[in-house]
Amino acid sequence: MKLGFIGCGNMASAIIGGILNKGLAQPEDICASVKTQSSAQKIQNTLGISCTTNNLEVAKTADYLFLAVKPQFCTDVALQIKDALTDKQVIISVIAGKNLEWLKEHLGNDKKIIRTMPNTPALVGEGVTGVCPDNLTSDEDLQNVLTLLRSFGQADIVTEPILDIVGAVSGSSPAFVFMFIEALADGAVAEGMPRKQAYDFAAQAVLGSAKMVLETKKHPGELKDMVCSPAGTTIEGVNTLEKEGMRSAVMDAVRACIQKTRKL
Ligand SMILES: NC(=O)C1=CN([C@@H]2O[C@H](COP(=O)(O)OP(=O)(O)OC[C@H]3O[C@@H](n4cnc5c(N)ncnc54)[C@H](O)[C@@H]3O)[C@@H](O)[C@H]2O)C=CC1
Ligand SMILES: O=C(O)[C@@H]1CCC=N1
Repeated sequence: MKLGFIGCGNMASAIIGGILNKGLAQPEDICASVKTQSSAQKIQNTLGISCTTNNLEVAKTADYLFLAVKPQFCTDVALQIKDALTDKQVIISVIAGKNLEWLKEHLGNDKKIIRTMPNTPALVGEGVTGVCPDNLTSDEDLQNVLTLLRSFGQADIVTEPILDIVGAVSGSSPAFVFMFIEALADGAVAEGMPRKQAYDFAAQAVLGSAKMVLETKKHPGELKDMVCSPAGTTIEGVNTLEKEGMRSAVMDAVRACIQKTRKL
């Protein structure tokens, strides 16, 4: 099984790193193409896969072809590779905002295309990917792609309108979470904690809290209440976050991402 990646930046590198870490494919089974020779060289050195600037070469050889360029470069890339694609290959797009209709129009109506929305925690095997197959993708193709995607985290099938929401709630949200961890640590540093230690404590608290949501299945509000001792310290912080509009800011951020996706 040959895997190809057109575009190998932050997202594709995280996916490839996740797949290699799990041993689901060997470096010699993966090839990628990027814009410049210098980044091709860098990717070869860091991931150990073959990397070129020739999109056509990758498009021709891959059984499973990931499209992982920025949305603004999709049209050019589609024009380059369209005629080299076959109806045997499975094309997996991770590109935000380009729907199946757009992909079919630019790559061919006879092509098997699966739209996905992964996230960068794939790099450490904790990704989550929304998956939306077209009607030409067979069950076997879909299961193979799900196996690949599940090698670096969770993957679930969603409808196409929900996929745009996945892009925000799990695709973009790691950026918000990193900002939150940075801010937690900044607060700790302001009060005298060494910075590295502050990142470790803040990140572990976020990891543990996420695990509690997933494993206890309790409502996040109930878990929050378990931390807030009556007349204690935490409720003072909760009061500050409510006054500063944290929840509303986070909701607005998620909705802003979705609005932008719908414009791409
Ligand atoms: N970064 C993230 O967390 C996520 C990104 N995505 C999607 O992944 C796609 C890529 O995003 P990133 O990896 O963040 O971007 P990036 O800027 O890190 O990587 C883009 C890659 O495309 C290559 N490229 C540019 N023009 C090219 C061309 N004409 N031919 C071949 N390669 C070309 C660049 O060399 C680079 O390797 C986007 O469409 C984005 O919507 C989806 C989910 C999460
Ligand atoms: O910022 C972006 O456009 C991509 C899509 C989801 C996460 N990153």
